[in-house]
Amino acid sequence: MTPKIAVRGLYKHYGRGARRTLALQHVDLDIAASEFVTLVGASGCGKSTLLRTICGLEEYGQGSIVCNGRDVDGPGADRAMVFQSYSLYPWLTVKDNIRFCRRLKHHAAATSSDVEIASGRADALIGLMGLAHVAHAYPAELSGGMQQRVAIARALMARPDVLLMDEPFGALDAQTREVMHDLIRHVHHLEKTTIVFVTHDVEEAIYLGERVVVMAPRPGRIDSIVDVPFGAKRHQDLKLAPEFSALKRQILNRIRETSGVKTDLEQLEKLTRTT
Ligand SMILES: Nc1ncnc2c1ncn2[C@@H]1O[C@H](COP(=O)(O)OP(=O)(O)OP(=O)(O)O)[C@@H](O)[C@H]1O
Repeated sequence: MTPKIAVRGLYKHYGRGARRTLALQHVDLDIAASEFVTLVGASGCGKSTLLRTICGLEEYGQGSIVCNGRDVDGPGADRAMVFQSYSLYPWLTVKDNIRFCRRLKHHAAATSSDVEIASGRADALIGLMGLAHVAHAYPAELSGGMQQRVAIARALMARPDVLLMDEPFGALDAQTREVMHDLIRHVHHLEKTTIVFVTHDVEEAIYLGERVVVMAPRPGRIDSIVDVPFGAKRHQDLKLAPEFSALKRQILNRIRETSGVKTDLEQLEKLTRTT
């Protein structure tokens, strides 16, 4: 089957001369339609660079990225990105952030039926994301978790084929993250969007992903790809299962082996202590 996203022999450099950094070295990755793939790895291994390059926000050197059968040579409506910072328009309500932000520049040309369809889709997403009670509130009136729900709803507004998420829950507290994990899995189940999700948190990567792509640093590359054997229906209790802990330890060990930097180890040890 043709993959939704095909990355082949991808190289990405930053800077020039002595400051030149090889951020991605020969990355090959196929992602199927409707798949949920997570990227983990030590700091600086190129997770965000790979995501941004698939989004079309970064130019690359050698290699190719094909999404929906078309070469990626810039951002496109088929790919939406969600960042850790919510970047909502503070002067628009929740509903208007979701309904208008994506295509503000086209508003003058929008017909009343376009506006009606957009409004219906926005209402559906507001319901799906549990935002009905704050639909007319402004971003500053919402918690971080709520703001990120708005950002995700906004990204889904134009029915992108691919949702690229760069540590979207990194700024949220542990409890809110758990709620968001179940929410994003539910959204994925209903919308069938292909999701590529970057995280530092191995537990998050396993709980969310159907496959976990483990990356290694200096130079950034894919070390291994792990199939997550826990099926589509997941519950928070899964995190307490011995099989879950074993998989987490296996991935953490792999990251530890490929990182070789003390600060990374300290961070990994912190994560390991929670198993
Ligand atoms: N704009 C940039 N200019 C120069 N170098 C960059 C730039 N962005 C990233 N890099 C370098 O590219 C490499 C990969 O960075 P990237 O941010 O993709 O890694 P990451 O795995 O997402 O890291 P982290 O987990 O710390 O966010 C690193 O060596 C980083 O210093």
